[in-house]
Amino acid sequence: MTNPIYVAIDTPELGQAKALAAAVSPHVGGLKLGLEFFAANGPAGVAALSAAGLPIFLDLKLHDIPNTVGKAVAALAPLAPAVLTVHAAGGRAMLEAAKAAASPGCKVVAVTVLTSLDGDDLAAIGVTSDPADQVERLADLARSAGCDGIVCSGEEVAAAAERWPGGTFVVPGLRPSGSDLGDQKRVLTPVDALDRGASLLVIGRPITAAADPAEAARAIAASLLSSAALPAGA
Ligand SMILES: O=c1ccn([C@@H]2O[C@H](COP(=O)(O)O)[C@@H](O)[C@H]2O)c(=O)[nH]1
Repeated sequence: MTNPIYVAIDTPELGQAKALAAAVSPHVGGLKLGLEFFAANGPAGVAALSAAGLPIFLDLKLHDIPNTVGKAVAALAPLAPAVLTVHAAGGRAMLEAAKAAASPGCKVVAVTVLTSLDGDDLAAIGVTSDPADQVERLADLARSAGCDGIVCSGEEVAAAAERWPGGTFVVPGLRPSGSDLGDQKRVLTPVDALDRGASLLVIGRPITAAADPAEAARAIAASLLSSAALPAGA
């Protein structure tokens, strides 16, 4: 298996994004490009970052009517993302449309409950389930709609992995012990998330906001070596 760390390159500055990617690339398995980067740089920016030679995770969290999402996924196909996100709350038909439009080599993963939300936040938008139950419900929907996996927090990943053998479990909201949580509410350390069944670890600020991003990425990658879940060769 390859290194499970996908570093979140969250900046609108193309030059800064390229420099970060070059600095951390020996210590990560892929680059995650999200809304901030895509809004500023578009498909050409993604193509420029692809030149680093690492798999690209396009985290656009698509959420619209099925026709629109299907066509958006098709339009993104030339960028050859390894992973693409949609919102599970978009519903079954939207998830099916996304999967149908994706290239065979692209994993479509459905965001369940954002890691920046807790139970009170869910209640405020009318969701009376706690995050664990809501993740389970949306994971079952994503699976039955043909998605390849889900995005959830480290708090839910063990239960999700047990219910969905062979699924891809993307876990953001990761913080090495003692690091600043920022806007994240459901957090875990990278090694604990891996131990609990995460397939891909999304890590942004603990790497990109560090004084030495390459050293931060190296240290996190080294911390994973204690995990029994890290297959040989990672
Ligand atoms: O539930 C989610 C889904 C996606 N994200 C994204 O992951 C990174 C996390 O960045 P940090 O700096 O490590 O907090 C960011 O790009 C989010 O858009 C998430 O955090 N939670």
